[in-house]
Amino acid sequence: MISLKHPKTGKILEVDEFWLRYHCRCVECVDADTKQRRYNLFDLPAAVKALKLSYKSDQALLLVEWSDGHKANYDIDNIYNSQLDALISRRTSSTIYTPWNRSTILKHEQNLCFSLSALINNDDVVKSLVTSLVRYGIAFINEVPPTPTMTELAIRRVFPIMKTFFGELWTFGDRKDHADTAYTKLYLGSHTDNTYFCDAAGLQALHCIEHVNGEGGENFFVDGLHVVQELKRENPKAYELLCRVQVPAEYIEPGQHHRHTAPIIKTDPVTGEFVQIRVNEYDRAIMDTLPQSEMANFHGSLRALLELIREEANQWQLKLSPGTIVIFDNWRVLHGRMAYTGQRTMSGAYVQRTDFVSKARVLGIIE
Ligand SMILES: C[N+](C)(C)CCCC[C@H](N)C(=O)O
Ligand SMILES: O=C(O)CCC(=O)C(=O)O
Repeated sequence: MISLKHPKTGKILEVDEFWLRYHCRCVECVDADTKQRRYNLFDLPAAVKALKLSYKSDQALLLVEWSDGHKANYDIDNIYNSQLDALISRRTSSTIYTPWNRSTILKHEQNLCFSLSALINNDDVVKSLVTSLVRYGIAFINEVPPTPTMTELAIRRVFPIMKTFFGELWTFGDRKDHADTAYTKLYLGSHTDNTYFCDAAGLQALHCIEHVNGEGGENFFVDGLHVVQELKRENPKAYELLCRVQVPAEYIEPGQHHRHTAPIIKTDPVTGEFVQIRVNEYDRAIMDTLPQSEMANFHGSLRALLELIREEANQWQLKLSPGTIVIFDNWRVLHGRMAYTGQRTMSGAYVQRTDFVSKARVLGIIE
C-alpha cells in the first residue's frame, strides 16, 4: 500500500500499489482512440512497487516511478474520486431521482410533456425529455400523428428500439396475437413488463392511436421508487425479504419459453441504491425457490408491497388520447390499464435498458 496525502484537503488515502499501476491512463497504457487498456493483468508484475513518488503542476499531478520501469502521471483528484467512499457519497447525495405519488407528479406535469416538432427541431428538448425520464421515470410526447409510423419516428428520434418476439414497433388491440392478457379488453393491474427476460426492457412507449365506439381503457402509473422507499420505511423486514427472495417469472407461447428468476426489488450491491422493481402477478411462475416454511413470510411481504402499489394516492390515472405517446421506465414505473369496450389500438415499443442509460450518460444527465 502507498500512503497519499491530498495536497489541498490533506486527506490521507491508502492506495493499493497494483491498483494504482493498473489505473495509469497515459497513452502507453490506454489507447487514446478506443479508450481501451493496451495490456492485460498478466503484463504487469503482481508485486509491482512504487520506487519514487513526487508531485508536479502545483501538486495537481502525482508522478510515480514504478518497479517495472514505467513512469506514470496521475491526476490527484481522479485518484480520490475513484474510491469506493467517493462513489457511495456521489450516488447517495444525487438528487436526480425524484420519487412521486399522484399529487406530487401532477405538480410537475408540465415538465413531462414535449411536442414532437420541438423534439425534432431541438436537441435541447431531447435532453429535457431524457432528463424527465431519469428524474421521474415518465414523460410524454404530444402532437404525434396517430399512426404506427409516426410513433416509431418519434421514439427513434431519442432511442433505438428493442427487438423482442413481440416485434420492434408493435401495434396491438384485443386480437390474440400473443398469449397475453394485454391482447384482450380486460383490466390489467399495475405491473412491469418482461419479468421473464434476463434483462427486462428499460423503457416502454405506448401510443393509443385509436379508441372508438367504446369507453374505458384509461392507463395508470405508479412510481416503484416511491413505493419501495415507503415499504423500506414502514416495513423494513418486508423490504429486506423482497430484496433477497428469488422470484421466478415465465412467458410461454408456441415457439417461446422465457424464464427468469430474480428478486422483486433489486438494489445496487455496492451502494444499496434502488435499481429495479420487478412485479408482475400475471407472469409469476411456480414459486419453487423457497422452502414452504418461508412462504407465508414471503407472501406477507409481497402483500405489503402490493397494498402500497394499490393505494389510490400512489396511482396516477389518465386517458391517453391519439396524439400522445407516454414513455416510462419499465425498471421503475409500474403501469396498468382499465378494461375497455369498443375498438382500441395501441402502438408502442420497448427500449433496452443499456441504450436508455447510455443516452442519459452521453447527454451528461447521469454518470
Ligand atoms: C407491450 N406488449 C403489448 C407488446 C406486450 C405486453 C406484454 C405484457 C406481458 N405480460 C409482460 O409483462 O411482459
Ligand atoms: O393496453 C394498454 O394500455 C397497456 C397494455 C399493457 O399494460 C402492456 O402492454 O404491458
